[in-house]
Amino acid sequence: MPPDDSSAASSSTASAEIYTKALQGRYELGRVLGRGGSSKVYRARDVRTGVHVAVKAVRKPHHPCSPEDAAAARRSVERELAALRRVQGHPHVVRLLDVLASRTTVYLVLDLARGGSVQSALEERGRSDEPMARRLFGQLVSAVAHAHARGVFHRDVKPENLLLDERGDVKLTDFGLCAFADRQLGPDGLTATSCGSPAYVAPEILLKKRYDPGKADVWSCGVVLFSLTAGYLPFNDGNLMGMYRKICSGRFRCPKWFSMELRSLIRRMLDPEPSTRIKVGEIFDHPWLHKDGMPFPITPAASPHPTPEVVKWEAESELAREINAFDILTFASGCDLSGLIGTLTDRVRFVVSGINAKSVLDKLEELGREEGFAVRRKEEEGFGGVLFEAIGEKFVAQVSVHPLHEELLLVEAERAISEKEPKFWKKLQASYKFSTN
Ligand SMILES: Nc1ncnc2c1ncn2[C@@H]1O[C@H](COP(=O)(O)OP(=O)(O)OP(=O)(O)O)[C@@H](O)[C@H]1O
Repeated sequence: MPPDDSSAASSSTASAEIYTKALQGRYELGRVLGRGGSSKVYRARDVRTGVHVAVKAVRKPHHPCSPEDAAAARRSVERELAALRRVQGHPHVVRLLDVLASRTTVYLVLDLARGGSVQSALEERGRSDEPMARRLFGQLVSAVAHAHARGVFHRDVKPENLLLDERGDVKLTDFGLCAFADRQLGPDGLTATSCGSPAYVAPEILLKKRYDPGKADVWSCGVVLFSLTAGYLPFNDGNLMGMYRKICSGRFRCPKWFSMELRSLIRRMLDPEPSTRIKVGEIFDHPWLHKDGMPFPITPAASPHPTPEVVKWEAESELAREINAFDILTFASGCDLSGLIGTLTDRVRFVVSGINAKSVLDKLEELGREEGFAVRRKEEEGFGGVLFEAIGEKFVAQVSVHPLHEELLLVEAERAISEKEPKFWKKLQASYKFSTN
């Protein structure tokens, strides 16, 4: 999937890495690091700071596609973003640095994990010894417990989603299948959505029962621990049904080199009965995790010292990050007007200060009515949007207002179907003296 942004292009090299296209003038994209179902992950470099990052390009579904598919794709990327935002701040969760969007693609800018994934390490170097597995597993469980504490259940814990940084520390990634405690769960705290990768999926999910997603994550972590230390999966079979049967009965054999403590922990995690399965918080107390005298819960790894430029840029970009993430997705990309996105012909974006959102929306409404447009207003606390339609003519536009900070608003106007330049367009520009981009 080539990056689709053509607003700026450049070419440069650094440490034998070739960077070609620049994404919105901000990130130079290099080679492809990996691929997912609907995404491609590029190595990239931040043009302003020179910092190397990973850019996950998630393509919106091609048109035409069913409204259900489009909605599912949108939900998935929105869910991943919402989850990443909630779980930020843990040393073993991948950091979300920025979000950009174009009409066809959403770009998540993430910390670059230079050590590849635990899966590739397993394939290249084979199983880990217990001390090494203890370190990786402790970091994983610490990240999962942190996510649970923030109301996020990963639901796709597997070695491919455990990345390694340059020091070999784990970074949990790919929250595209996660569940939120306050959204997907019923009043009983259970969910019914089946997801995850077959070999790592808990039996209650396969049996299509309502399940506790926290307990299902514990099961998947147990499969990861087994695979790390055995070098193969606990439940495997030539055919999928055979594997499902083994998972549901919880039938597996530990290799002879497993210590007693490791066997005990794995049996507690791979307990097919969720009610007796060990809870994530109890794992930290298990003797296996204390064998090398390792302190638990894991204290945050010493953070690499960022350069002063990075610190400055991070402070400056705090605001920009706020603008970029959901606002671009839910406003600029027109979630409310998704059917029109393919025909956008014009877009303007400007920032106004010293005025509240309601006044801007009132002004917009007035201008639209003066020109005879059907005006629909959507107002929410502190922000909102106005949709303009010319009755009987081909013209649709929307203007969204979104707060960036106190008394600082982002106003974005999109013209979707247009045969003429509306007067209100010019008046709007004159009112706020904004420039197009
Ligand atoms: N931050 C990162 N640093 C380095 N490599 C990464 C990073 N994120 C992802 N990758 C690489 O890209 C691959 C795919 O990424 P990811 O798992 O996020 O995609 P996916 O979520 O599986 O895609 P989809 O949700 O569309 O199925 C990973 O297995 C890994 O090899």
